[in-house]
Amino acid sequence: MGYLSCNAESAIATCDPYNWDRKILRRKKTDKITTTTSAAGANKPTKIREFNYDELVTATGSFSADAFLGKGSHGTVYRASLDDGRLIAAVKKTIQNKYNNSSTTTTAANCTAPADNEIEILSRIHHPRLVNLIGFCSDSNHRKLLVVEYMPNGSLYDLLHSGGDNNNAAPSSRLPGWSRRVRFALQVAKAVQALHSSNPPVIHRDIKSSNVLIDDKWSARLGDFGLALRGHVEDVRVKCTPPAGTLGYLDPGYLAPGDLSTKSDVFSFGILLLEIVSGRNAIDVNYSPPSIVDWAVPLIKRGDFTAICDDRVGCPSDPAVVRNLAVLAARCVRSTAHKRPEMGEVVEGLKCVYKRVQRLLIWNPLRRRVQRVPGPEELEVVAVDESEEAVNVNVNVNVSGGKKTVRMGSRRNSKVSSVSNAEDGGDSIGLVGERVIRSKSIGSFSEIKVKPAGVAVKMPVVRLNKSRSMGVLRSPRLVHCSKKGFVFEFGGEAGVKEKRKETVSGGLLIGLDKKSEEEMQEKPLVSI
Ligand SMILES: Nc1ncnc2c1ncn2[C@@H]1O[C@H](COP(=O)(O)OP(=O)(O)OP(=O)(O)O)[C@@H](O)[C@H]1O
Repeated sequence: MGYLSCNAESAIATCDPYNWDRKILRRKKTDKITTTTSAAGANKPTKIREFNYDELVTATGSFSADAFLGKGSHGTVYRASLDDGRLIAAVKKTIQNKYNNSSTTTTAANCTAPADNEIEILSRIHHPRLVNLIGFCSDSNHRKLLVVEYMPNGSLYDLLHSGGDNNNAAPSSRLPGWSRRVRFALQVAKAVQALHSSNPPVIHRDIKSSNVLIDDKWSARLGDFGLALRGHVEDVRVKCTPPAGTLGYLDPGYLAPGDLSTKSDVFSFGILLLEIVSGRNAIDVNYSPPSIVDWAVPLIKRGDFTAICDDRVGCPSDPAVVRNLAVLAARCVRSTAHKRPEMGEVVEGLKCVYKRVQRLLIWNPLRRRVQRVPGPEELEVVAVDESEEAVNVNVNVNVSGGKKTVRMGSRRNSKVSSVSNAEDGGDSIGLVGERVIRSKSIGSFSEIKVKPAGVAVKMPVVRLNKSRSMGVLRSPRLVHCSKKGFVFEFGGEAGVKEKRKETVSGGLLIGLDKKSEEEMQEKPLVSI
């Protein structure tokens, strides 16, 4: 009944007897392209190509060491240059094992090779948060090769556990910060939600950091559908498939086929979330206890959130970020399946955390440079640049008798710009240092007319050069609307002046012109 395989990561795998439609693999060679209806991808047609083996041999330099990307428990993965270099893909070549005999299925054990299962499932679903199938191929031994989207930035496992004994370990400079960690978590949650909400649902059964790959836009994609099951839990094929997964991520309540539900994926996702927060492995003998659940949940219950933060990056300055992540993770790993949240709820929870963490990205650099500005709780991120670790934004710091223009942006790109200091003749604004780290600028600010100290200071309308990637601070208390756009102001008008007087010397003013405002409103608050 199935098989057990363990690699260094202690993976347990078993076969999938029922989730299988041979039609795709039996197709004649002439039928080169298949169009299927996407389950998760809003009925978007997905073209699945059938490649010639020689084509893949050429594309991978005869599966050369140069093209080698990595090795999993079921096979090796190579980078392939297809269509005269116009398509870069990853080719998964399965290990010759008991599945790779003349029949693709082992009927006695009701087993389907993971590669066949992956083709079967991925040919029916397509989603931007998944590592999607491009095509497949069979070699002369009936061994299946999968051609999937190429993910140039490795796996989440590599990013989180950099410096470890993994050969693919990333240098510590690639260690993701909190914004990126929350964003990865949200993207994976969306992938799982899409699988669970497809009809029939797909249960991945092997959610873990090494199956989360990072694409060229630094977005997380969920891959490896070798163990996935497509069907309703009451379907005989789901009910009769033996449990499978990876130790450390496996739902402890999933002991028999009938125990399987989407909540098993929720459990594995909870483990992944704890791994993202703590930076430690799901099972790690260097910790006591070695199981991440046994280690983290008591700390979370005690409210000791600092203790589970990855100390390589430190805790975010807003304690609610880690608290919310930790509590969400703890709910996902509850031992009783029905008490775990649905993935839709997890997605909503992570969206809120993501907004919080984006506020910090704007607030923290400001706090380092400007004294006496409102705290992050007074700022609301309206839109953010998701492709960068940090929000790119220009901020004018308005002071009595002068102005400072501060460009802020991604820490990651580490480009440095200086703080311009035009007509500086007034009070100190408490800039810390003279260099500000930024990536690309998104806009410039119009001139500020500075009124004498103690008088209301208004924000000028800001015209953004680009409307695509931007971060905007908004405070309900400070917003001022005009026909030209909305304006934020510190200091305020007469009635507010006294109360907010102290902020006049450290005003932070940001606004948008009408066109940018309309564009912003069309965009979701956080779109991932
Ligand atoms: N689409 C891809 N693009 C780029 N690299 C990939 C891709 N798929 C896999 N890899 C690389 O190949 C490695 C092996 O992947 P594979 O999916 O076979 O195994 P795994 O998920 O690491 O382990 P297991 O098989 O135990 O689940 C990955 O860790 C990753 O580094």
